[in-house]
Amino acid sequence: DKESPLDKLPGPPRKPIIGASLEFLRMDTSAGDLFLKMRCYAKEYGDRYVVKVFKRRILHVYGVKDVEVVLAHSRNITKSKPYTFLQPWLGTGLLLSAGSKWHRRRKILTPAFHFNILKYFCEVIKEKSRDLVERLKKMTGEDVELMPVVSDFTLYTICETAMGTQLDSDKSAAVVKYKNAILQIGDLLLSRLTKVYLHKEFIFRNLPIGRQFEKCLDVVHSFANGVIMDRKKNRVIKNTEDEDALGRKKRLAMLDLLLEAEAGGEIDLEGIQEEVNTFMFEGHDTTAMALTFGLMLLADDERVQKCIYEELQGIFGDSDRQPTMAELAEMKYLEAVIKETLRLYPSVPFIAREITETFKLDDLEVPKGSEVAVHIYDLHRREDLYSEPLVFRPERFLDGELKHPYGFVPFSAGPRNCIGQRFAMIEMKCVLSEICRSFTLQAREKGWRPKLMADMVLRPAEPIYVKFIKR
Ligand code: HEM
Repeated sequence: DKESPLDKLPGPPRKPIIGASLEFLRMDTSAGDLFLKMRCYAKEYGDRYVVKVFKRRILHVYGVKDVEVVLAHSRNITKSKPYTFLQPWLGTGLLLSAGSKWHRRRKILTPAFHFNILKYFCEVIKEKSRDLVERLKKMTGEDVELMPVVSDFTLYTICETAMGTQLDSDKSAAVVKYKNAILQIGDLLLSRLTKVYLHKEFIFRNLPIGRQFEKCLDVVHSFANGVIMDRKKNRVIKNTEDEDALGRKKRLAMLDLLLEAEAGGEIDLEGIQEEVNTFMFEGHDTTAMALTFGLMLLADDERVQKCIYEELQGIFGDSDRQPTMAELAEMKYLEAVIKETLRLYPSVPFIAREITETFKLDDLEVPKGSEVAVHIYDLHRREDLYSEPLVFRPERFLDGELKHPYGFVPFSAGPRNCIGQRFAMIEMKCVLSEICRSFTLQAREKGWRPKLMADMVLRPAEPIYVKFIKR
């Protein structure tokens, strides 16, 4: 094991050969212990620290300048090793791929999120938002557990927009199974991450945990395959300008772009499966968590709810019509609320890269072969970037408090930023505006905040309940 410039940095004690691997071995990952430990490390060791696990050196950063250098780097865009644990599920789809494959796929998929397409998607999102409001009306006054209800909304939305597939009510059991399998995959991933002996594929596969993982894969893959087959069967539209029998313009779903690329020989069925699995997961779980935390914060803050309501009254008056894209863009206060939610609870709390080309952070050389983890969660709570960083105050995004462009990166930044960023903002604005026009929200317990955990995304480690009271 050759010495590395990173060895000079602080971090949990490194034992000979095994490094710090014992620190993680007995963790209760389901209770968020790993998440808490990372917060303690940041406090104890400062802006840059290294966790060594056998020969792997993982540099952890959350200083704004370091974050900028890492995320803006145009060639260090390979994801770090633990992401490979997700490959049996997501293949090397857009999230996990690297090199020329990533470039090719990004090029095929970028048009799927063009403004004109988003305009068509917006119609579906509005429909789904209304459905959610109707569902919540039936539960008025009850303590509603947010996560299952909200993630239904985001999953149906991604399927009916990007995938162009309707999830009929007879599929509701399959939807629940799919969502539970993803949660279980998250748990298994965390267990595997903290137990270094499970990193080896052949050991993992042959233990009960690996067999459980296999079962989850069957569930998520068969759900995604159903979506692909359904679209293949029903696809008739060739471009966005086509009209249906009623003269309404038709939408070109992302899945259609992929199927066209298949016909043109640019991608094969396996490639399509990778992308459908990737987008179904990234496109629903991230927004579900942001909305869950957002509704929790709103329920706890009458003042902010009032400001949103006033903004919406200014746009719609007493009319109950749904927003146009232009009106969504007018909702500046609501946008600040969403940003403030993503600051405090970034759905993707950290991202990690494998360094394929040696680079420098100031004077510190970060050698090829090491890994870098960027902690968006800790960056967003820095006192030198945000005043009273733990306080929920959307106005900070209106009064120009943040000076550094890399101080707020919930969608990452640079070449590997989130391809669904604009989609997500439209979806969140649309549904939150519908909810705030229809209900006032009440927290179960004033000032309460859940424990947190992070697998692929940041989640509450305990259920969050909110009351929806009809206006
Ligand atoms: C609140 C919502 C969302 C947040 C906070 C979010 C955040 C992120 C972040 C931080 C990354 C970088 C991940 C990394 O480097 O490891 C990312 C990538 C990605 N996101 Fe999102 N995302 C959101 C919604 C969406 C939606 C709605 C979609 C799809 C419709 C989507 C699709 C993707 C894909 C495919 C990638 C990989 C892009 C690439 O590597 O080229 N995301 N997202």
